[in-house]
Amino acid sequence: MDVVALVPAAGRGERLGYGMPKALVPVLGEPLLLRAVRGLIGSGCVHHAIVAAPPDAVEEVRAAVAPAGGAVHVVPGGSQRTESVRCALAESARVVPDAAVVLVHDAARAFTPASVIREVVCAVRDGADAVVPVLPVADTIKQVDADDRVTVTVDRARLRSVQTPQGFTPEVLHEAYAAVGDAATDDAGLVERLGRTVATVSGHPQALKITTAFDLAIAEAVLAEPFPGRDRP
Ligand SMILES: Nc1ccn([C@@H]2O[C@H](COP(=O)(O)OP(=O)(O)OP(=O)(O)O)[C@@H](O)[C@H]2O)c(=O)n1
Ligand SMILES: C[C@](O)(CO)[C@H](O)COP(=O)(O)O
Repeated sequence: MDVVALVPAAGRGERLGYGMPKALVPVLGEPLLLRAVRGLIGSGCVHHAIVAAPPDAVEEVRAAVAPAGGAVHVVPGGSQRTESVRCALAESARVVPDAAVVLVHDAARAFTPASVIREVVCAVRDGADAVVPVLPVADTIKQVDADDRVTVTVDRARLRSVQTPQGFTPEVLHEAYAAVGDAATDDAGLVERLGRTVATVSGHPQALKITTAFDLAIAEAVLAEPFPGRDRP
């Protein structure tokens, strides 16, 4: 049964500061979005990708992602990530009505190893309603008050940093998006609000979100220079 990936790519990339949608920013000659979609399809377990593009750059995004092949659809996204995912989800119901698994994967996490994508898909196929890849938190975490004074040092043993792709059964993701009130910072958050269980699998440092120019420099270094433990994105 088919796996469809929704790829929110409609962000402006303000923090990256390239003056163009982040999805179109080239990394060693190829746009971030193309790398992200190739990574999904190349994992061998994703059959269709639905990309949410900035509404004023749909044709540019279509051209950028064309080399990835035929199973990729591009729709206009929204002004918030949640809205962009909603647009892609609606298109996926039209294009792949019988999908068995729906992934949501940030275009900005373009270097996610195939092993992470496969693990997320397998976890949903094995019966989970919702799955997120996570990493332990490496820094000490402190909470501050309104004046930025530390109020408490949080026990980090049970904290996890969350990546994408996040995986869902289509029924659960549709239910979560039908119920959504306020926007959420990730899709699993909407499923949590339904009271459903969200499972975790191991994330990977290479699945970092390209947010700033520093992140991009790290990604370029990883692509250029193999290091112990590097996984192919
Ligand atoms: N209206 C939006 C906002 C974000 N995204 C996507 O959601 C992912 C995570 O968002 P983020 O990294 O914060 O991207 P931007 O919104 O582009 O970043 P910034 O806040 O710096 O502009 C990205 O793939 C981005 O394209 C989206 O599809 N639609
Ligand atoms: C979905 C996400 O990448 C999981 O870590 C993250 O929450 C996106 O947040 P952003 O503020 O939209 O970049």
